[in-house]
Amino acid sequence: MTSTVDTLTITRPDDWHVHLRDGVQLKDTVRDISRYMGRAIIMPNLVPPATCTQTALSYRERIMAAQPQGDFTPLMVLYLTDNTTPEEIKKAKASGHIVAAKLYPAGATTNSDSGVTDIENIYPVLEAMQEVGMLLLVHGEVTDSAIDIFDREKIFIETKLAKVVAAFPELKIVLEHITTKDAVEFVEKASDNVAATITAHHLLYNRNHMLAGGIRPHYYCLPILKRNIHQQALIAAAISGNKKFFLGTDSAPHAKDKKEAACGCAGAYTAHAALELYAEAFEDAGALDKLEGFASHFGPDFYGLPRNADTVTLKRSSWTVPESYPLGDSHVVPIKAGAVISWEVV
Ligand SMILES: NC(=O)N[C@@H](CC(=O)O)C(=O)O
Ligand SMILES: [Zn+2]
Ligand SMILES: [Zn+2]
Repeated sequence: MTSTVDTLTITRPDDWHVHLRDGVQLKDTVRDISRYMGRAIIMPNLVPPATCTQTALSYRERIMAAQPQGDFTPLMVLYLTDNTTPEEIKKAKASGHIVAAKLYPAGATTNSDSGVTDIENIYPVLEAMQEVGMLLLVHGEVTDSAIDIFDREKIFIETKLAKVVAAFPELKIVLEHITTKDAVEFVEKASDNVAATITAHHLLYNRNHMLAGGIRPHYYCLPILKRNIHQQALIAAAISGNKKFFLGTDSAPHAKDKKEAACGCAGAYTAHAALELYAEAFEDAGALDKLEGFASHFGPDFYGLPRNADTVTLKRSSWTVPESYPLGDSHVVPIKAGAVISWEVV
């Protein structure tokens, strides 16, 4: 007989990678993320992107105004371009609300057209970040159209990231939403200044879920779901208790018609049930006891922030995920739409 746990109380979690979008969508995304997450790292890939201190701070004000309760803390991120200056980094850091800057290789993902064309262009900026203690967050994929989409993360690590890590040993770097065994191994071997976030959907799914028996656009995100051996490596990393791996949902809503299209957008929505989805993944791996470190301790520890002081409780309880949720003037189809989830945050 195996004993099953029916309630689990953990330190309040944070989400170290989320997309809240802007405008009419903000009330919906902020309501979902602030239900039980204490803080979240807010991705800056808006249209136009949040490339300077002023735009990041006014975005923060809109998020603060959109939250129903007022106890959620958005941690802001500057979007790096070829034109970002070291002065802007210092200004952002001094604002007290911007904790990191995000490297999107130009063209790698949703709204990354203004991203960095060659990382060496921004070495003076990385130098300034290392100096003032601002974290570098990385979308780790090469953009060369000749490189197979399933290899883009691995090749980015080998040809780009390894050089940055070597050139800036004191810079804290988070390789975001990792999807491969190669990324897990790179992060494990790197210094303590290198960490990674892992999404719930990359723990729960592999490319068969997206492509076998019909193409399912709501599983399409970047970096793309990989084969099963990579999913297994991500699960092993997440439940290992290694403090370099922590929670980042990469919840990234797109309206239903933008996903169910001839050329559908990349991004999966998980903020409706973020912790519940991770709980399912950890339970499937027989490691519910490892959820708290991953969801609530290792992220703030890496960012040099205090852990949340209060707790949340997950209860075993089956509920059916709605087919869609409102998203501004449209709708988003969430992960597990119409399916049953067996945990609920009370
Ligand atoms: N993950 C995604 O597939 N999409 C994200 C961008 C990103 O995080 O790469 C989005 O903003 O939609
Ligand atoms: Zn990304
Ligand atoms: Zn993202």
